[in-house]
Amino acid sequence: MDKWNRELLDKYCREYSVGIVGFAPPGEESLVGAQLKGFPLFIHTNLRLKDAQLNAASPILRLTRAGETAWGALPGGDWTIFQANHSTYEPLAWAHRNTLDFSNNRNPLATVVQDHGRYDGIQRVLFGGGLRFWLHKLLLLDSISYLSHGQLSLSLNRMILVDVDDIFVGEKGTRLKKDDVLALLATQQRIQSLVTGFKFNLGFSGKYFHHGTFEENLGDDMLLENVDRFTWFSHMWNHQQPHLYENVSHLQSDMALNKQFAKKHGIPTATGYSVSPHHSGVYPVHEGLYEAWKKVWSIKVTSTEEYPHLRPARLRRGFIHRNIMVLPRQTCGLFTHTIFIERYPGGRDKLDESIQGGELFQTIVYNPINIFMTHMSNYGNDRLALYTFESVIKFIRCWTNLRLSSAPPLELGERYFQLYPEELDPVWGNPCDDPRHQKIWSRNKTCDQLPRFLVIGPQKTGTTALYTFLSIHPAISSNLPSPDTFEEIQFFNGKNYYKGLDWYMSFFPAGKNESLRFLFEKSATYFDGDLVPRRAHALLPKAELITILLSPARRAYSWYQHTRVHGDPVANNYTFHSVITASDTAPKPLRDLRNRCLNPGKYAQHLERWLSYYTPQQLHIIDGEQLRQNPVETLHELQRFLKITPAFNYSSHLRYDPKKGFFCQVTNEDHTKCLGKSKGRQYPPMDDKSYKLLQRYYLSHNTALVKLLKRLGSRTIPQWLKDDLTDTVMT
Ligand SMILES: Nc1ncnc2c1ncn2[C@@H]1O[C@H](COP(=O)(O)OS(=O)(=O)O)[C@@H](OP(=O)(O)O)[C@H]1O
Repeated sequence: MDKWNRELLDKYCREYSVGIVGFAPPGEESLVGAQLKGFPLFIHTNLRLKDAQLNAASPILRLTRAGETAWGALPGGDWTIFQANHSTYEPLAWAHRNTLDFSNNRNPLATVVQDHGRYDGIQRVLFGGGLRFWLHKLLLLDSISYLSHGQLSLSLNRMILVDVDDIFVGEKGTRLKKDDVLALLATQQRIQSLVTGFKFNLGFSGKYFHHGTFEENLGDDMLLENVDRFTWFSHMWNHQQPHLYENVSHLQSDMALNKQFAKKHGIPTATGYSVSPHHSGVYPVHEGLYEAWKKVWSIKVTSTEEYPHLRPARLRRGFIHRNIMVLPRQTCGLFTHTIFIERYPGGRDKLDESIQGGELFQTIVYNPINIFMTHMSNYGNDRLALYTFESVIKFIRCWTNLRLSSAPPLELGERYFQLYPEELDPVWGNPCDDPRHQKIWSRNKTCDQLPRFLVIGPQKTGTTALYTFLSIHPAISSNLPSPDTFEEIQFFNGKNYYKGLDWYMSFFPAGKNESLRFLFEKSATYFDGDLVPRRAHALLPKAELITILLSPARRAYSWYQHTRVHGDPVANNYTFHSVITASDTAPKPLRDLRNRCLNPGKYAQHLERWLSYYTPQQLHIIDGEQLRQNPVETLHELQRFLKITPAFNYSSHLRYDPKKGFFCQVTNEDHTKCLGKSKGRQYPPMDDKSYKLLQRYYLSHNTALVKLLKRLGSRTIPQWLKDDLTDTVMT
């Protein structure tokens, strides 16, 4: 960094008490005692280190506990260590030389140092080797918390639930015997002293009860003798995947059998939690599962690894659908077939690495609420799950100050969504984008029932005309009409989104005929909906977007007239001018109408939001005036954009109707079919005062639109836009 920038940065840090976290980059040249420019601090580079320890007296330690010695080599051979001759520096972590030369490896070497700011007034934490070493990842969290004066701090509370799936499901020879159940209880008791309220949560499919060997059946009995010492949740009676049931009543009967089994054996049935075999039907959603869960079991919470289906586990999210909370589920690295340590993928070292600072350890460090998935088979044989959980919990207690506890799933769900309210709403993705999702999605469903392009609005720009003209095209098919919103589905904005993907897909005809090549949907309300681009992109990332723009002032006025005709009392009681000039203290209905008149016309702002999800190549902008005056040419350009060949010639299908004053669909030589009287209405022209006010109001937005169009490579600027800008200069 040059001198001037450095001085500026230092001044900023001093003035606003901003700390710096620094990392020494590895270099090819090995330095011995080189001074860091401008600091009384010296570095040695390219060292191999081992046996890390922390400075228990450091004020930085918060989440991290000084623990003992982390024995063994630190990853990599290019560590930088720090030496100082100023009291501002205090080591935060040490290690030792990893050489065979004994004279050389006794002194602790500082791998992370704190600069208290006594030298130049700036507090720093300097790391000598990136974040490859797990302990240093924890120190980074604490450094950020310390240097931000506590403002960027993770809570220290962590909740853990361990689901033991398929407690009665398993081949003979892989199931629990009495000894295994005793070990389960004994480990549970030991974990309870470290994790408040901990109980293993057992998932059952009653059909397989007593399906083991004689000894294994005694194990099943012992589980039931201790029914109160565990918590329980229901699977399907026969462990069948719910998405395979097209008929909800079959699904319900299956669940009812499991409930009868539970009642017969004193297993609690009111926990409100269930898990679906193989995650089937939870996400992608099988509506029948949600319906049956609610009806038979009053389910309120479930968990899955599939939303989204990705690693690391700590990045998974939750959502709520039909009032059922879906929580992200974590994996601990043990799967149904991981039953012997010597067959653990990568061997015992790999499992220990995950426990001792690796993936499993970090899952708990970064996740306030952890629901782990394990299987019965992990508790028999080598009892790998018992080893894994007890070890990781002890390791957490040794190296962190995290407070561990457990609670029933319902409580976990409520806490989860208090912590992450932004996750309440689902974001539906396309099940066909992930082969794993396709496996747990009904075979009767197809991704062909999704649109290829969207006409996104805004309202009152001619979207119905475009929709109608496109529907004439032999290779283009629109959605089926909605009983509530007519030709529009309005899925991605508003409440319809919560009805789910099946509901959306039901609007698109299935089949493989020619007219389904280009399925599309138009909902004019999409254009300015805050959440719409994100949601649309999650489901239809490859879709093309069509928008129509015309003078925002004209659009606002058309909208006002539209609401008057629809009997909106506010529009009927206030003039257009009083609506658009309503202040922020005006009554809410008036402010709402003002916003709905004005906001969609901030075109550049809304387009930028779409462009933060879609590429410019996916966006086609239609000039609303051109659509009105020359729809044939407009549709020709649109077909070129959509790469529809052969292009359909609209000239013999659209004709100007002097009575309507618009282009209409040709029905025969003498007749045309025009849009209804709600499109192309007769109303008095806008008053001059409102017109001028709107031109000024939209000046900055229109200027931004010109810039955006140029950036997108538009060769021509629409005439209305040029006129709007000139009119503003003139007034
Ligand atoms: N061919 C044709 N026929 C009828 N109307 C046409 C046509 N082309 C464009 N327009 C203009 O479309 C305006 C209505 O826009 P929308 O269909 O987008 O309105 S809506 O948001 O769906 O309510 C409508 O607005 P108003 O004139 O204010 O009624 C028309 O100006």
